[in-house]
Amino acid sequence: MSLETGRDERTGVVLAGGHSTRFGDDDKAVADLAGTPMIRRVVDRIDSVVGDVVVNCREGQVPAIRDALEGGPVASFAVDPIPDRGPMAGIMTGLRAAAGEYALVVACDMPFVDPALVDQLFERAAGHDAAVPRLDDQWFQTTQAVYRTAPMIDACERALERDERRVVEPLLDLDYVVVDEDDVRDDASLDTFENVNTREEFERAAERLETE
Ligand SMILES: Nc1nc2c(ncn2[C@@H]2O[C@H](COP(=O)(O)OP(=O)(O)OP(=O)(O)O)[C@@H](O)[C@H]2O)c(=O)[nH]1
Ligand SMILES: [Mg+2]
Repeated sequence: MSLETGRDERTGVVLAGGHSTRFGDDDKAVADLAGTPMIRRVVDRIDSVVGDVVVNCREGQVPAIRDALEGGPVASFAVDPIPDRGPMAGIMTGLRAAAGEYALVVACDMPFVDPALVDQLFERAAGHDAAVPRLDDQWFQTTQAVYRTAPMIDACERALERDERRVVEPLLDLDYVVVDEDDVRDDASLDTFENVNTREEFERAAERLETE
């Protein structure tokens, strides 16, 4: 790991405050994915490249997520003061609890998140407000990106005041660096961005993990 920003200045914020409606009755964050709760896989994968981990969720999710993480890397909780305001409000809540000057934001449903890419994102963000992957010169991967904590919190507040919910809104207010597909591929396969929404996607991910 290059230490342009030291590990202590790097937080990992894992977003888990959604309702998993496409998944069904259970919370996908804690669903057993090939023997390990999905959120535990995400935390395990990022733990080596961050100094602390914050899980953002709703109050009622805390006990089950705590159980899912037991015995693994230490994580603190940042509970949404107002639930169901979307991922961007969750990012704001999580960043407010972050110790680092910079934070990786990653969704709990990205079990293939690649720590080598995360490392690159932190390096690329240094001296800027964010580093965000963009595939096909089109889609910003805002839920697998690094943000400078303080300016992103402010930008989220401003966006919410404007009634904007999309994560790209605060991003565009910042001095951000784009990490394009070629740069991503230097470190990771595009599986890193795969997110699991339905039971079918979950089963497919489980099959791959079981044969690894
Ligand atoms: N804090 C917070 N996080 C959210 C909210 N909605 C979604 N998220 C998180 O944002 C990430 C991406 O969201 P989705 O893939 O849509 O997950 P989801 O909303 O739980 O699932 P669906 O109900 O099927 O859309 C996931 O990690 C969710 O936990 C929200 O209202 N508040
Ligand atoms: Mg959703």
